Amino acid sequence: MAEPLRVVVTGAAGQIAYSLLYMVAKGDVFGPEQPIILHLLDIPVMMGVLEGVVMELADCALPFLRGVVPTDDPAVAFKDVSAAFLVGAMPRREGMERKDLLGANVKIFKVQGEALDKYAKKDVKVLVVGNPANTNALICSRYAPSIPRENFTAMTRLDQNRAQAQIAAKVGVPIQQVSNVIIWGNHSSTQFPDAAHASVTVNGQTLSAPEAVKDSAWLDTVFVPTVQKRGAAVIAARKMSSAMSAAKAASDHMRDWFLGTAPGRFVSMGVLSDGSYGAPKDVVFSFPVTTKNGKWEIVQGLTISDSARKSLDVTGKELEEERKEAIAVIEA
Ligand SMILES: NC(=O)C1=CN([C@@H]2O[C@H](COP(=O)(O)OP(=O)(O)OC[C@H]3O[C@@H](n4cnc5c(N)ncnc54)[C@H](O)[C@@H]3O)[C@@H](O)[C@H]2O)C=CC1
Ligand SMILES: O=C(O)CCC(=O)C(=O)O
Repeated sequence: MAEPLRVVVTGAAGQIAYSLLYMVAKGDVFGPEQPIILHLLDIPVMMGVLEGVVMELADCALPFLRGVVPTDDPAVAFKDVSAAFLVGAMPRREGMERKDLLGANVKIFKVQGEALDKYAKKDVKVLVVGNPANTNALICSRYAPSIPRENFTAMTRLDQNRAQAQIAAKVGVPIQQVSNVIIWGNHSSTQFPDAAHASVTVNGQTLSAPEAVKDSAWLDTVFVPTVQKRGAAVIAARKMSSAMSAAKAASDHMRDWFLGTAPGRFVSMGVLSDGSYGAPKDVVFSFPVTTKNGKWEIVQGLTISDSARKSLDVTGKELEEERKEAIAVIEA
């Protein structure tokens, strides 16, 4: 029997965590037979609500959930964890852009970077969900110098899942028949959802997504903006931001990182940029990656059209601006 894995979820009393904790505890992420000890961090005023979440986790009667540690103390929350879902942060409301959250949220990620550095395992894998996720991940990595910077990632998997779902619906195939859609850049409305390298299996035959969709105008004028603005559309409809789908995406991201991507498949993750595809260096930029033995690698050699180039530049520039603003907030 494997040793229990300690996993922290921050923002544990919030709406994403409410779905995510169940997915993690029942084995969707680290494998169905991996024992888990969940560390649940939230702020002091939420401890009563968190107590209710702890009761519900017990009442789920999950065989591989071996312990639950609710706390408002980062020293306890991050102690010896191997995986960290950093969800706890303020969500945006209608009319805001995600980068409007920088002032409120970036300091949380400085503090949590410092706590990870002090208390977590040195090979901890960190997924930042709290917005603006890419820049929060960058800041978090900067304050955890004893942990490799490639262990800090940001979530663009929700955008990837949205993109896959749009193409599957358009072609009329089940979602698993669509693969290798890419999200480039920032988890913001400047992101570039790219179907050019994606494949769709239709009646047993694998086609490129543009061939399967047979409607390039739809790809440019409906698909791209729908995915870019999906978070805002959910807020407008629900009056609250995406939660169930965000939790599923966080599970998908961490599962693929820990357990590896299937042969021939890649996924999108916000990772520290090395300048691949002309992206700016030292920002957390979403790239297509494959994962193996707990490490990600950027997929190289994909052709980038002139119009895709422009889109990559726009989202890269936004990330450079966010980095500047985040540093100013922290140093103020
Ligand atoms: N990257 C992505 O694709 C997505 C990101 N998000 C972002 O995830 C974040 C969380 O969203 P929700 O769960 O809906 O929000 P929520 O408001 O329901 O929950 C957030 C929780 O975080 C807690 N919190 C605040 N500061 C904290 C701190 N310093 N330490 C620990 N916990 C803290 C709050 O008390 C609250 O319980 C938001 O920033 C949202 O914009 C949401 C959906 C998708
Ligand atoms: O759009 C938002 O700010 C809410 C959550 C989110 O990031 C998303 O749904 O993509």
